[in-house]
Amino acid sequence: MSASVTVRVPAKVNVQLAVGAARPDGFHDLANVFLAVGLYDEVTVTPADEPRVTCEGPGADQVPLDRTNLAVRAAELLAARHGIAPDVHLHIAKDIPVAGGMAGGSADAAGALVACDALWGTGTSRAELIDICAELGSDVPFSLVGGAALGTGRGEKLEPLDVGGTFFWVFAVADGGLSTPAVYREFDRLTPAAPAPEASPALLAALRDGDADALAATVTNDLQPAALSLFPSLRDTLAAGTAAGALAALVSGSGPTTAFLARDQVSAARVADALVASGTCRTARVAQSPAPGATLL
Ligand SMILES: C[C@](O)(CO)[C@H](O)COP(=O)(O)OP(=O)(O)OC[C@H]1O[C@@H](n2ccc(N)nc2=O)[C@H](O)[C@@H]1O
Ligand SMILES: Nc1ncnc2c1ncn2[C@@H]1O[C@H](COP(=O)(O)OP(=O)(O)OP(=O)(O)O)[C@@H](O)[C@H]1O
Repeated sequence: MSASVTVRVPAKVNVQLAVGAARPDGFHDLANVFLAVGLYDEVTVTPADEPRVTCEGPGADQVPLDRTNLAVRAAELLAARHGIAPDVHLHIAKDIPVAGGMAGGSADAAGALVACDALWGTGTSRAELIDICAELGSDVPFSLVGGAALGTGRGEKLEPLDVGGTFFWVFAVADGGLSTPAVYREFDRLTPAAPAPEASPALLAALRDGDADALAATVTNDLQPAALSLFPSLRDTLAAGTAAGALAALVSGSGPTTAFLARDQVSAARVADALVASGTCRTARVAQSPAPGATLL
């Protein structure tokens, strides 16, 4: 057994998030077009006498260090499947904004699964790993596979998508977080009769063509009105990024991180500087997509 294993896992942005009505189980059917972006958490696992988790990086103080941590739950589920004890020290080096709608906790769960499977030599099949991911959360399967994918069901049923070029993004990190269930509840309040969600053919074509202008014209997030209702100052952030020349401005997933599509790297740097100077966000990060899924380092 090697001394430790590290896995790098990307954040995501939802370039289309079409949300249907609440289902009897409380979840919502989605047409969720995920794109992995090059902001990463790293999960390192080391054999230990008992399960333990530590976390460093921006927002680390908001990450639970008990059994509610999604990475710990991932290690426990994998260990239970193989009838072994989950005795590892999990260390999370966070770079994905916490509670920002960029699937940071989901990334850590996918990373912990891949890292523990390698450390323990349990040889879990990819299909079984994806099943475990879906048990942990709707976004977790995509954190494992990365790239771009259409998520249906509650977002866990994935179909890989082709991406024909590099997209340049700026992410404005807000002061504070938003709870994903609260945003879905607000969506229900604002949208009494949501139609069945469908992926947009024009958006899928824009991704396939690597065409930033076409993508900018087709991005949508049905959770955006709910996120803005709960966090009204995000309107100022969106306006600041648009004024600085972003091709598109939208709330990332359930927010409160906002995402700005830029024409190229130079334009992305300019939008990021303008966002910070506007005082409408805590910080701004530049990243490219697509990015690979969970990767052993
Ligand atoms: C907003 C997104 O990040 C977009 O990718 C996801 O839909 C949320 O995915 P997630 O954080 O992995 O969500 P889960 O951990 O599966 O669920 C958390 C809560 O979000 C709500 N939820 C989530 C996914 C979904 N399709 N419908 C929902 O209503 C439910 O209230 C659920 O209890
Ligand atoms: N490993 C983890 N990293 C971050 N948060 C975690 C983790 N495990 C559990 N959590 C809890 O999950 C909450 C949501 O954090 P997370 O960073 O995953 O949000 P998010 O990016 O909005 O998620 P999503 O985009 O999947 O809805 C946090 O407030 C925290 O209490």
